[in-house]
Amino acid sequence: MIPLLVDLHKKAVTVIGGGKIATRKVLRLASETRPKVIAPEITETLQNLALNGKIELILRPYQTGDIEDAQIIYIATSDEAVNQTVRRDARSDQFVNDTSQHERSNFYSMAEVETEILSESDLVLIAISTFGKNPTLSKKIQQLLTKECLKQHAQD
Ligand SMILES: C[C@@]1(CC(=O)O)c2cc3[nH]c(cc4nc(cc5[nH]c(cc(n2)[C@H]1CCC(=O)O)[C@@](C)(CC(=O)O)[C@@H]5CCC(=O)O)C(CC(=O)O)=C4CCC(=O)O)c(CCC(=O)O)c3CC(=O)O
Ligand SMILES: NC(=O)C1=CN([C@@H]2O[C@H](COP(=O)(O)OP(=O)(O)OC[C@H]3O[C@@H](n4cnc5c(N)ncnc54)[C@H](O)[C@@H]3O)[C@@H](O)[C@H]2O)C=CC1
Repeated sequence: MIPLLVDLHKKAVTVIGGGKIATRKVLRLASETRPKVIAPEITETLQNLALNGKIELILRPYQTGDIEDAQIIYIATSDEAVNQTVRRDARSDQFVNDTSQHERSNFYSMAEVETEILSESDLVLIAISTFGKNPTLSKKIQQLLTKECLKQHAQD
């Protein structure tokens, strides 16, 4: 796997699931695109995003065919059988992130370190990956680096 920084404007992104993890993914995505969210039940945050037109909401369980037009797919339901079905329905030309099982993903999210804290004029993004194997470690490194950057900034 190689890292890519992707412009998601005008990309068709679909998120299956509307719980805690789906909400985290959608909040990150919604700054660049209007993701389609498919789930029978959703968090209050997603309800608000739908009310404000920031996401396209389909309030029902996943059905085969739902991801046909998607370019990028996030699978984040709490039902393992559904997650597996969506994964099987995805074509090999689609980018798929199964948040419940990293072996089934062909791309991953990375832990990010906020950037303007490094320098006031130049934006820098530091992203951390453990190739899907240890997200807790990614989060730990993110927290360490964020603290380090804040310290650095305070000295400037
Ligand atoms: C493959 C990946 C999916 C993807 O691509 O998204 C993935 C997969 C899984 N995560 C799991 C668990 C947790 N993940 C976190 C946290 C984060 N996970 C993130 C990324 C990724 N997680 C991708 C790989 C990243 C890499 O390569 O390092 C971060 C970095 C970014 C983000 O998600 O935005 C974000 C931290 C940053 C932030 O918080 O800002 C925490 C801690 C917490 O939530 O506090 C826990 C609880 C741990 C515990 O319980 O000990 C499980 C088991 C689920 C289960 O067993 O049910 C799986 C499934 C599996 O491992 O297969
Ligand atoms: N990548 C990551 O960082 C992490 C991933 N996970 C994984 O994420 C998955 C979801 O976890 P949470 O969001 O905490 O669960 P949750 O219980 O908060 O939400 C589950 C969501 O799945 C939806 N859902 C259930 N059946 C569905 C169907 N047939 N079609 C569409 N949506 C359906 C529900 O309506 C609900 O919105 C779990 O499988 C877990 O393994 C868990 C922790 C961290």
